[in-house]
Amino acid sequence: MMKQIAIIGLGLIGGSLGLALRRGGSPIHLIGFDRSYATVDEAYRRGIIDEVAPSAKAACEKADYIFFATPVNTTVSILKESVDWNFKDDVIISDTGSTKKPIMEAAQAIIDKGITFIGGHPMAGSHKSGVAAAKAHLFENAYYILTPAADSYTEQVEQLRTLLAPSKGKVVVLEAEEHDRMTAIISHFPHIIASALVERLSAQEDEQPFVRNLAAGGFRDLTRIASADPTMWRDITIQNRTELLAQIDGWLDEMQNVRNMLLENDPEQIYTFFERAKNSRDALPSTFEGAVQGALYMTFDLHIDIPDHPGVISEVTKILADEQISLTNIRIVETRTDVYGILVISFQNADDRKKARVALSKATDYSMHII
Ligand SMILES: NC(=O)c1ccc[n+]([C@@H]2O[C@H](COP(=O)([O-])OP(=O)(O)OC[C@H]3O[C@@H](n4cnc5c(N)ncnc54)[C@H](O)[C@@H]3O)[C@@H](O)[C@H]2O)c1
Ligand SMILES: O=C(O)C(=O)C[C@]1(C(=O)O)C=C[C@@H](O)C=C1
Repeated sequence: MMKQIAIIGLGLIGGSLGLALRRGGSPIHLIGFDRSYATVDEAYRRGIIDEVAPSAKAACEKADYIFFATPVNTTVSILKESVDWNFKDDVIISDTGSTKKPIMEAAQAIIDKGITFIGGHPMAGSHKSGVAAAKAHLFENAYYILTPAADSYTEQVEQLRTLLAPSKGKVVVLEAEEHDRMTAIISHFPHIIASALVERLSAQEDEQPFVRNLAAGGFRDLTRIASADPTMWRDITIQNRTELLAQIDGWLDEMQNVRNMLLENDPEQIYTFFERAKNSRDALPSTFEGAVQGALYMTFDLHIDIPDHPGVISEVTKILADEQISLTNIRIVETRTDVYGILVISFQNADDRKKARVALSKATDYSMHII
């Protein structure tokens, strides 16, 4: 029988999940619901969903698998509300939320009724939101975290893993609390820092009206994520507040140390500070030429600063084709749209990436980075 899959919330993540699940061989029937009619309409027109449901309840009661891809506070509300819904007996319910502990707590009422709930979080995304930004390959090579409510869910975890296989995400199982602690470190707290850096810029603009125009690669790279949806980040911040407060305390200590370092003005100490940070950043798994796995992503990407002129992409791909180097993906990222386009090319392995770098540096003067 064809699997019936409901996705509630058809934005960046819900839409991408629908597209990714469609890449599997076996036929599926996707039922979608979103509170925005324009979103549902676009999801249907793009072939992300096969059927538009009149409500979340209607979609969920028909489904064998359910994914909630709404902002995390909304997911908590829907989960609480769903305790009276008539789910199929063997339904597997999951979500895509960036926090896990509050979601698992909210799911307890349906779990107590014998319904399977396995928390989920694909560790891939963007500062863009909405269905228009949805992509089939968004989760490729990214970790896809599952937080099952009980150890006894082994079989259901395997079913969900099989269903998610076409997304090409790397499924890992974690405890919800562990998840929230780690994502505070590598995602939620950095997001607050990025937003605070932009705030600091705005706060000083009265005195330095030209400063915005000078924001170049460094500031843009560091603050790209501050352009993300405020509703999503409000909810994450509220739900992971305790971990974030601990991160802020650690950060204040770190800044105090930096302040003392500046007061002491010892060149060796200042050098050591930057050296240690560089070594630690360079040692993130994805920065190794031979790495098979990144800190969060498994990638063999090469970032190339290309000038903005017609034909530049075909020039690059021709150089690679002449050297018989295959690429698996090619895309432009918009972190520095007004300065350079950045072309990101993915390769099957580190060796191909190395050959590409050598070939491109012989034929062009474009600067290249492995991030
Ligand atoms: N954006 C990312 O980088 C990212 C990455 C991984 C996980 N997530 C998580 O995935 C979830 C979705 O994020 P997104 O980036 O797709 O957000 P999004 O804003 O692109 O999509 C959310 C969708 O939910 C819909 N929605 C809101 N309230 C609803 C309701 N009551 N009923 C039905 N639909 C409703 C919105 O209309 C919107 O289409 C969030 O929980 C987020 O924490 C986001
Ligand atoms: O790449 C980005 O723009 C993201 O912010 C994605 C990102 C992150 O890496 O922090 C953001 C939140 C999600 O829960 C998972 C991924």
